Amino acid sequence: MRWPGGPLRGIAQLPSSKSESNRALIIQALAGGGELENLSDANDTQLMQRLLTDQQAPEFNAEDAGTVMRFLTAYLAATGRTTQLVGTARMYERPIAVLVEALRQLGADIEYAGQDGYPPLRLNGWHPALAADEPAELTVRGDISSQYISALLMIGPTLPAGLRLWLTGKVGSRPYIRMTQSLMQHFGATCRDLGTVLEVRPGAYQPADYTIESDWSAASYWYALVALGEEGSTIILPGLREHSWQGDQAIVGIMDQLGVATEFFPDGVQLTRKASAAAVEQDFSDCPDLAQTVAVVAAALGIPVAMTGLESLRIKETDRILALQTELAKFGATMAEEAPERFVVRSANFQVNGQQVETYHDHRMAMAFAPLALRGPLTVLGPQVVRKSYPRFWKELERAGFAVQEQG
Ligand SMILES: O=C(O)C1=C[C@@H](OP(=O)(O)O)[C@@H](O)[C@H](O)C1
Ligand SMILES: C=C(OP(=O)(O)O)C(=O)O
Repeated sequence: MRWPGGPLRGIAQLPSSKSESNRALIIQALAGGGELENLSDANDTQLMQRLLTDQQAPEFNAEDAGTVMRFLTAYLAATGRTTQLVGTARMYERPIAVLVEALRQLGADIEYAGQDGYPPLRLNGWHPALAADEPAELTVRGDISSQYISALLMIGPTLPAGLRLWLTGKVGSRPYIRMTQSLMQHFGATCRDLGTVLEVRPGAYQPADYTIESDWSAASYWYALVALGEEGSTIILPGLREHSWQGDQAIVGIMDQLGVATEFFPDGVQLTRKASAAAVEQDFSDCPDLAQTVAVVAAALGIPVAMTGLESLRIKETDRILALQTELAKFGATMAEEAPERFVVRSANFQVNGQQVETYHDHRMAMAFAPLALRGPLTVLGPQVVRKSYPRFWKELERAGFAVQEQG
C-alpha cells in the first residue's frame, strides 16, 4: 500500500454494526418476525443469517465468529436442537465453559466434542429442570467474555419464569451487555440492570423493525487515518449516531486526545485533525476492540499511551497483546507490561519503510496497521481477513486515494 501524499479527504462507507446485527438476528428468530434494515455485510453477520435460515442442519459452523458461536449455542440449546457446533482451529482455543455450565444448569444437554471447556460442542436437546414459578438464578463470571452473558440474556424471555443473572468478577465489555438489553427491550422484552444482578422477565418477544447503526469499531480505523494524516485531513462517516448503543463510540473521546475532532450531524460524523495530548492513559475494559487502533496510532505519533483493561485481548481472534508487541517492534515501538496488566506503548524513532505486517487471522490487526501506509510503503499480509467485519475496507481506502495492490 502507498499514499500519494497530501491531506486525506472524502466520505468513507462503513459497514453496519456486526454486534447489533448479530443480536437483532437472534432476537428476530425468537420473535418470529420484524424487518431488520441495514444488516451488516460482515462475514460474521452473513454467516449468522445463513445459519439461522437452515435450522435443521446437522452441524453449525461458526467459523471464527465469537458472537455466532456463543449466541447460537444458547439459541440452539434453548430451542431444543440436537446438533453440533464447530468452528476454526482458533475457535477451539477460545473458552466457552462459562456459557456451557450456565446452559446446563438451565436444562441443556451439552457435551464437549473436543477439549473440555472449548468448542466444538454437541447439543443433545433441552430437558428443563426449572420450576415454572421462580426465575432461574445463575451466577456467571463476567471477566472472561461478555458474550456469554449476552447469549444467556437473549434466551431469558423464553424461560418459564425468566432469568436472574448474578455477575461475578470484574465485568468486562459492559456496553455490549447494555446493547443486548436495549435491543431486547426494543423487541418487547423486559430486562432490568440491578447492579450485580440482571433480571429478565418471561414473555414472548414482539416482532419489531430496527435499523442497524454503522459500526463504531470500524470507524476507529478512519479516526486513525485522520490522526496520522497531514494537516487539513478530514473524513465524513455516514450512518453513525450521537446516541449510540455501541460502546466503541468511546473512540470519540480517545481520539480527541490523539488529535482528531468529531462533529456530529443528523446522519453521521465529520472527523478533522487537531492538536493532540502529550501522553494518554486509557482503560479498555469497556472497549477492547479499540485497543489495537489506539496502540498503533499512539506509537506512530510518538505519544506514550498507558493501556489497562486488555485482559480479554489474549482470547480473541489471536492473542492481540502478543501480536501487537511483535508487529509494533518492526517499526521501532515497544509495548511493555510496566506493571501487572498495565501496558505502555512507546516509540522513539517510528519508521514506516516497507515492513510486512503479519495479521494472524485477525481482521483488527490488518485494519489497525493499514493507516501506517500514510507514513511510508507497507505490506499487510493476509488482507482478506477484513471480511470478518469490514469486507469493503480495502476498496474504501482506494476510494480515499491509497494505492492498494494485491500481491501473489
Ligand atoms: O458482544 C459482542 O458483540 C462483542 C463483545 C466483545 O467481546 P468480549 O465480551 O468477549 O470482550 C467484543 O470484543 C466483540 O468484538 C463483540
Ligand atoms: C473479538 C471480535 O469478535 P468475536 O469475539 O465476535 O469473534 C472482534 O470483532 O474484534
